[in-house]
Amino acid sequence: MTQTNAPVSTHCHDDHDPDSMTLAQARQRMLESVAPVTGHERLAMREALHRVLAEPVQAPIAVPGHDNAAMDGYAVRGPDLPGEGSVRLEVVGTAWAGNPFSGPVGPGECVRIMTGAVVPKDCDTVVMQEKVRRESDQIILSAGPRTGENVRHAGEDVQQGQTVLEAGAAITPARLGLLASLGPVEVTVRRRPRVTFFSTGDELTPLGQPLPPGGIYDSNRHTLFGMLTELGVEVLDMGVIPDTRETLQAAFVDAAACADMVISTGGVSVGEADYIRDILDQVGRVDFWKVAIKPGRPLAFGRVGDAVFVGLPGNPVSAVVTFYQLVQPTLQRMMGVPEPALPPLFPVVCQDTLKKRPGRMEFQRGVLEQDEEGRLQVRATLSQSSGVLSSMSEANCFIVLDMEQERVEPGETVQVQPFWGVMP
Ligand SMILES: Nc1nc2c(c(=O)[nH]1)N[C@H]1C(S)=C(S)[C@@H](COP(=O)(O)OP(=O)(O)OC[C@H]3O[C@@H](n4cnc5c(N)ncnc54)[C@H](O)[C@@H]3O)O[C@H]1N2
Ligand code: MOO
Repeated sequence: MTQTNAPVSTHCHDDHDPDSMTLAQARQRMLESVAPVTGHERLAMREALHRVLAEPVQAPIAVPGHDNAAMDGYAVRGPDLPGEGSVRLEVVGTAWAGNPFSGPVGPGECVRIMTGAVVPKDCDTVVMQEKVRRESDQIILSAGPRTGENVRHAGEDVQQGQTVLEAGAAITPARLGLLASLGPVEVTVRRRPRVTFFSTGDELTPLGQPLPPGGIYDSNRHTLFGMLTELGVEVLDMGVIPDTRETLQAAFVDAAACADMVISTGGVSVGEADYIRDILDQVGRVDFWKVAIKPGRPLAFGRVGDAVFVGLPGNPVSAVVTFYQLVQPTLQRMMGVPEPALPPLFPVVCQDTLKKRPGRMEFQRGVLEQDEEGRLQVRATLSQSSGVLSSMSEANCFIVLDMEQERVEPGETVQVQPFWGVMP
């Protein structure tokens, strides 16, 4: 190799950029700039899945409403349980789930009971049927069972009057069930933020049309549609906007008039950022447009009209990474979640050599899998290019590398964000 005396450009070796914000700073700025959207609606219970409660929910009833049996067996009185040896008890009735036994149960008596049935008022214990011997209308009970066992107490799950869920709670399937266990037909949820989005770029060809020379199909709008829909916001897709000042400016104004957030993809890298910035100076403003992450450094954030504006980078993987790391928590706050959770990070052993330049936090695409002993390990997808969407589709986690990190050797521990902890 020929040696030259030319100065070594640090630009090739590191990615430091004094104009870039760190991911944490950008996230904080974005969260601070938005408020929950105003407006709420009453929805039938199931319609509320993935929505956010607009007000706290108090329990009008206790759950369960009565002490009830946790096992099929016999409801008995504690004092009748034998300390040693065995006793013989008279079966005086049956308690079914939904059909209680309402009579008295005296000393030396018991009631056949099914799981979920109300425990008769004179009894305090349920003995599993496997632990007794039944002889006609009597049971023979040996020492062992303890007073109070196998009884689920009234209010054990939810107490009457208790705040079951706070305003801002996102309704997961379990929360939907929890709300249903209280009996209301409707719940009050916050209006969904309305997000308008469009793509920019003259190379973008709508699906179904033949590709012209140099054309590509517009994938970002579809990825974006999927991510927004999964998050549970209302989407308005404005299509591909031709790359002229007039059309873009009109698109921004139009989008902002009917949306809480406007998302564009493409056209935010160095040369063109000024262009979008120019347009936004007329109709809004850009607060920042560079974040020290890879992929996804060019990300514009600001306002257009009354709407929040996010300009996602055009590279398909960059758009996905910036969406999950920055746009999703911002939208969650607009949806009414007070403190959107940071995606969890887990330490996992890496199988590969990873390389990066210092200066940007990096989100490499990884595949988490178990080795023969069942231990979790991660490998990087073959391509880490921000244009290779198939690597994103193959991956099931992000491998998160620190700003200044440069290398990871096989066997070293890295931090990963599994997608099942990142996506709602
Ligand atoms: N001189 C510099 N050039 C670039 C820089 C830089 O710092 N200096 N940053 C690079 C990085 S990093 C990224 S990311 C991209 C972001 O660019 P833009 O947001 O301006 O996006 P475009 O230039 O419009 O497109 C980039 C790439 O992505 C493809 N693309 C765009 N939109 C879509 C879409 N809807 N569906 C599918 N693919 C799309 C587009 O064809 C380009 O290949 O800038 C780098 N450049
Ligand atoms: O970050 Mo660009 O987002 O490196 O491809």
